[in-house]
Order: sequence, then C-alpha cells, then structure tokens
Amino acid sequence: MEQKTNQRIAKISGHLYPSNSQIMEDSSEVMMRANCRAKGGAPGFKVAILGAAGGIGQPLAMLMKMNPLVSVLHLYDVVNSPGVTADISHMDTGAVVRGFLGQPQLESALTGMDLVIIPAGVPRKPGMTRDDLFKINAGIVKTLCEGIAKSCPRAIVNLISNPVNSTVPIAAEVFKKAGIYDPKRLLGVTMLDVVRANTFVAEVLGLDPREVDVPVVGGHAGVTILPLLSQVKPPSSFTQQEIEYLTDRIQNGGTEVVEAKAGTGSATLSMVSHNLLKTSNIITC
Ligand SMILES: NC(=O)C1=CN([C@@H]2O[C@H](COP(=O)(O)OP(=O)(O)OC[C@H]3O[C@@H](n4cnc5c(N)ncnc54)[C@H](O)[C@@H]3O)[C@@H](O)[C@H]2O)C=CC1
Ligand SMILES: O=C([O-])CC(=O)C(=O)O
Repeated sequence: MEQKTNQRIAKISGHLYPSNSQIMEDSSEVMMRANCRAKGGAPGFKVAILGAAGGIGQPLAMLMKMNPLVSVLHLYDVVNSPGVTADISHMDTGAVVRGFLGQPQLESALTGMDLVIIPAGVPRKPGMTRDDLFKINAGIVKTLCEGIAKSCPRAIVNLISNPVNSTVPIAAEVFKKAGIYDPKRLLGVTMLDVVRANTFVAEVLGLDPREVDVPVVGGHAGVTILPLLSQVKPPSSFTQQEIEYLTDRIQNGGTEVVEAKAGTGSATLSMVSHNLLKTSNIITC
C-alpha cells in the first residue's frame, strides 16, 4: 500500500523532475517535501530574484510564479526568504520555486539562471534623495553582481535597486572587470516612470490609461526623468500649465509615494505592475 502511494506521488511530481522520476518511482522511501520542491525540468526561463523578501521582491515573486514563461524561480534574500518561498511555492502554477538565504547560498541561487532581477537594498525615507541610498546599495549591488559574473555570466540582469542611475554603471564595471560585460544584457528598470506618465497624462486627457502611451527617456531620478509629452499617443496637445504639472508630477512620482508611506518604504506595487519579461523602459551603459 505504502509502495503504491509512493509511486503515485512520484508520478504526479515526475513532470517537475523528469531526469529523476525513474529513480523516485523505484524508491520505496517516503518522498520528502524538500524533494518535491527541488525539481524543475519544464522549458522556460530560469529567473532569480535577489532581495525577494522585500516590498518589491514579494509581489514580483508572485507575478513571476504566475508567468507561464518562467519554469524555475529562485528567491534569494539575506532575511525571510524561506517563508516567502514556502508561501509562493504553494501557488498552483508551473514554475518550480526554490529559496536561498544569505551569502553562502548566493552561488546556488544564481547558477544556471537566464534572468536575474535585483530589488535588493534599502528604499528611501521622506527627505532623502535616491542618491542618499548610494553608499549602502552600491556595495550590495557590487557583491551580487560579482556573484552573477561567477555563477551565471550569460544571464540578463535587471537592476531595480536605487539609485538606478548609478547602480547600473557599478554593475557594468563589475562585469567589465570580470570580462563578461554585454550592454545588451544589463538593464536598469525605469518602466515605473512610463507607468506613472501614462496614468497622469490619461487623467489630464480624460482617457483610459491603457489607451495612452507616453515615451519617457533619460534616467530614473528627478530632472533626469524626461517625459516626451510632444510624442504622446494618441497625439495630444497640452497647455503650458499642463506641461509643467505633468512634468513635475512624473519626475517626482517616487517622492509622492515615499512621503505618503511616511517612512515605511517607497513604491512597491505600482513598481511591479508591468511585465518585466515583456516590456521595459531601461537604462543601459
Ligand atoms: N527602479 C525603480 O523603478 C524602483 C526602485 N526601487 C528601489 O528598489 C529597492 C528595494 O525597494 P523595496 O523592495 O521597497 O525595499 P525593501 O527594504 O522592502 O526590500 C529590500 C530587500 O532587499 C534585501 N536585501 C538587503 N541587502 C541584501 C543583500 N545584500 N542581498 C540580498 N538581499 C538584500 C532586504 O533584506 C529586503 O528584503 C530600493 O533601493 C528602492 O529604492 C523602488 C521603487 C522603484
Ligand atoms: O522614489 C523612490 O525612492 C523609489 C523609486 O525609484 C520610484 O518610486 O520611482
């Protein structure tokens, strides 16, 4: 009876670990939960999130687990990643989820990954600029990128940690030093500026934001965020007052959220509201 039950469990979970399913079917040992999780053979992208237990990391992990293009999802953080991993792994979607905790597990978290998304680091508090995060986040990004250079040098890297204007060049320097730099594979994520621009412009025009497309170029801090209001789709004209209002609101959207959250963090939900695998506004070096 026990043998039969084990065989049935092994068959059900076989799709997750095709190469070992035969071994499991032949085994009379009771399958452990850890074994069930540690699989992953379906085609699709292998994605690692570094900083997965944070305000951005958690909803991002949820969206990646829901994404049919993702077959394996590695969740790495220096705290709380086991809990987030257990939670996300119960979702009944295809991607296999594995959790990694702390620096000694960074290499395992990164090995074999196609895409590494980095929201690791600290967010702003009211009164701070993104540049004020440089000292702490630069070191974090540097260490994580050294891990990428070693364990998955061909991966595409999406940098979210602020100040993105500076963390992308830091990553570029790490990759150059390791001899693996490819500008097409290192992207600073700035799509949130487009998301905000679409929303605020749609409000002014009285349109559904899904029908509005505002190109935003430049960087991801204050005046380096340049919404191209003359290029809005559908073609639209704005008064000088509207241009000033929209430019200011788009450039300071992050600060608006930081102040509203009053010391508990910065944008997290609007941040992950776009599909990183499909489309992104980006900074490259
Ligand atoms: N590019 C963009 O559009 C946006 C960027 N951000 C930035 O994203 C970053 C993360 O923001 P939140 O998720 O809200 O912060 P958070 O504090 O909620 O989460 C950050 C996570 O990073 C982890 N972490 C810290 N050091 C680490 C390390 N050495 N290795 C791995 N994980 C580490 C923390 O344990 C935490 O779980 C901030 O720098 C923030 O400014 C935020 C919003 C938009
Ligand atoms: O403003 C911040 O600190 C977070 C961020 O980058 C944004 O919301 O655009």
